[in-house]
Parts: sequence; structure tokens; C-alpha cells
Amino acid sequence: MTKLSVNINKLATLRNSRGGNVPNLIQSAKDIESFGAQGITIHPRPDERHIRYQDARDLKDVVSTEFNIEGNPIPKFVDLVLEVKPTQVTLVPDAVDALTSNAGWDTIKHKDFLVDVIKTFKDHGIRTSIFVDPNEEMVKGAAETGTDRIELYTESFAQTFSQGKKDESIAKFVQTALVANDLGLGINAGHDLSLDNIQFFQENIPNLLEVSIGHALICESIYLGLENVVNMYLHRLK
Ligand SMILES: CC(=O)[C@@H](O)[C@H](O)COP(=O)(O)O
Ligand SMILES: NCC(=O)COP(=O)(O)O
Repeated sequence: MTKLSVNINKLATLRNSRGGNVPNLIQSAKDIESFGAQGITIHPRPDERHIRYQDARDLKDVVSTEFNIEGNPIPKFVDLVLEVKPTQVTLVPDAVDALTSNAGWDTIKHKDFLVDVIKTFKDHGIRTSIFVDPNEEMVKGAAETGTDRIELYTESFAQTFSQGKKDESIAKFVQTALVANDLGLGINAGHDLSLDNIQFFQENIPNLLEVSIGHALICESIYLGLENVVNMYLHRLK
């Protein structure tokens, strides 16, 4: 079974745009879990433009499924994760000013750093995952860091899939997943997964443990809810 972890960054973006507490992030996380999602993901960025560090602290006692915190392990992120102790930390090598995550780790170049930081998290009982491109060498390098899992960075899959090139979109991901399976690494995946592409991805990746989905899921929720809500307003205005 593949678990669905809902990334709630976009709900925080919407909340922050008005400065109040709508939508209520904590209640939304509870509701998402009550609807059946098996995890909540957040990706606090250093500028706190969506998820704030305090949100991570507030969610700690609320999330009853798997809590996954993603981010670049700069010192203040490491401190936050050690304080909150989520189920899983996913390490992402994103620049401070990155619009969104745009690359996986070079697990060979950054091996010593990753070995150290992964040990720190694992010593505190936190499962680790590292964000990687679909590249066999990077997965082999990941295995040498001691991480429990990798997260396959799926933007290139989603883009190629959307152009109708299904076989091409998945080929590198299948090869990489087989290597990860052989090395005993658990496999997660995320970035630009959506209702359009998720089934094809899941059916083709052996032993896919978890997907984290945010941007498309929140957009789809708006599109699929819009007719209902417009009609509710019309009803009240009669
Ligand atoms: C690692 C990954 O792909 C997601 O966490 C993505 O980066 C979400 O972050 P934003 O919501 O800031 O785009
Ligand atoms: N790890 C990927 C994630 O949490 C969500 O990415 P996206 O669906 O917002 O692209």
C-alpha cells in the first residue's frame, strides 16, 4: 500500500495572504486525517512564507498519522525537527530563495554532511528520507549515508507525462526504484503528483511506500469544490 501524505504548505500560503487564521491550518490537518489521509507533510522554508516554524510546533500534538517535515537541514531546521520529533524528516537541498524545490541531493558530493545529519536524526528516533533525482548513482550514494528512505523528485515525471509520453516519463523512475529496492531503501515520492498522474506512477513503481502531494491536491480541491460553493452562495442570496 502507498500512503498519502498531504502537504499543507498551500493552505498556509492562503492563510498568510490575509494575515488572519483562515483557513485554520490545525483544523485542516485534523480534517484531512479524518478524511483518510495517512500523513501530513509540511515544508517550512527559512523565510516562513507559508508554513511557519510555530506551525510545526502547533501541529506536533495534533497530527495523529505520520508527520513528515521537509526542508534543507540548516541549523535552525535541525533544531526545529529535533524539538518537534516528527515521524519522518525529508532532507531537501533547496536554496534559501528557491520558489519551490528544484533538485535532488548530490549524495556523493555531500556524503559526509548527510551521514552526520542523518545520524543526528536517527539517534533521536526520527525516520529519515532524502530527496533525490531519478539517478542510480545518487541512490547508491544515498544508501551510503545511512538514510532509511529516499524521496524520488517527480517533477520531470509529471512534466513528461503531461506531454502524453507515458513510457518515457516513468522509465528512469522504475530503474531507480529497482536499485533502491535492491539496496533496502524505502521509497517515497513527491512533487507535482496529481489526480492525472498518480495512478500511473504508483502502478509502475515497485514498493512505493508514500507520496506527499500538496500543490495539485489543493488546486484540485478548489476546482472540484467550486460549483458546490458557488451554488451554496446563490442559495443564500435567493
Ligand atoms: C520537496 C518537495 O517537492 C515539496 O516539499 C515542495 O518543495 C513543496 O514546497 P513548496 O510548497 O514550497 O513548493
Ligand atoms: N514532497 C513533495 C511534497 O510535499 C508536495 O509537493 P507538491 O505536490 O506541492 O509539488
